[in-house]
Amino acid sequence: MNIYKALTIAGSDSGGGAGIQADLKTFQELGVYGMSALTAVTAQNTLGVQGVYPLEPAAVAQQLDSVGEDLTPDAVKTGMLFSSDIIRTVADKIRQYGWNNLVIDPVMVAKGGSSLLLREAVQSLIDHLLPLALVTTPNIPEAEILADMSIANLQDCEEAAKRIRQMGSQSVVIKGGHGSENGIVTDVLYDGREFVYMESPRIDTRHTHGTGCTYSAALTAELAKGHSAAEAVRTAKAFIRAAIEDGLGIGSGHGPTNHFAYGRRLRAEGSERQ
Ligand SMILES: Nc1ncnc2c1ncn2[C@@H]1O[C@H](COP(=O)(O)OP(=O)(O)OP(=O)(O)O)[C@@H](O)[C@H]1O
Ligand SMILES: Cc1ncc(CO)c(N)n1
Repeated sequence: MNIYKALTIAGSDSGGGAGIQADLKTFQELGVYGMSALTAVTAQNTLGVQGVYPLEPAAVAQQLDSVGEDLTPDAVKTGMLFSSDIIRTVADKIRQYGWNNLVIDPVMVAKGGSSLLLREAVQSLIDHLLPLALVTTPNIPEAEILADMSIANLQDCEEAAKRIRQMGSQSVVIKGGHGSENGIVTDVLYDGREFVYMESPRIDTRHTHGTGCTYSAALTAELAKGHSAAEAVRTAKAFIRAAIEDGLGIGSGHGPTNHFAYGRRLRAEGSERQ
């Protein structure tokens, strides 16, 4: 049996809805063996971020060596990286191990407003990491910062995607969760040739903690299995849509999405057909 393996390089969310925990749950649900290198520990729940404790860059490097020297991931994603030093360390290791199937989720701010990336580290992300990416997955506020422009509509999304692609990422997906036109959430994929719009109805819920991490982890899992970026973004969109629609309703703030939902639906469809 061929086991596909994916590595997430990200922060820990003690509440389990975002970060490393969301990534590993999503990998598992999509049948991919998950590995992790922690960049930071956050004390976090559905009400917000109570503490952020970045790791030493040497600790991040050593985790990446432990994985890189033994386990050969089929795809890699990055999430919360916090500082320029960690970004440079991660970029060096990604180059050293030749991890080309790379998704960069340029995490900057948690939903409650806490910073997960120092302001001065944005330029390091652009200079060192984006040129290594197969797909970069900013949400709208992150795309505005990376592309240095404001985004009010889908034309602006296209322009921002072009600018981010020029920074070296082979494809860009601007996730539409922070914008909505006529009740539709649109993610925009640009691969340098065409724009692909992925639309879904806006789900009216406050339980959207970790949507971006979960989405980019699903994309990474599908890339690990050998699917193209265009195929992988479709499955990722279906995965996050199910996860938001079937929200768990736990915690008294912005609760997590339901990482079980997509797999449960597939299994239910399968047993109906039998
Ligand atoms: N309310 C919603 N209804 C439907 N789809 C949504 C909704 N919110 C987010 N999505 C989808 O979830 C995915 C992630 O988008 P989003 O813009 O929320 O990422 P994010 O801001 O990086 O998330 P986070 O910072 O919480 O991890 C996208 O595919 C987006 O279309
Ligand atoms: C650790 C971590 N990574 C990413 C996010 C963004 O959702 C978060 N809230 N926490």
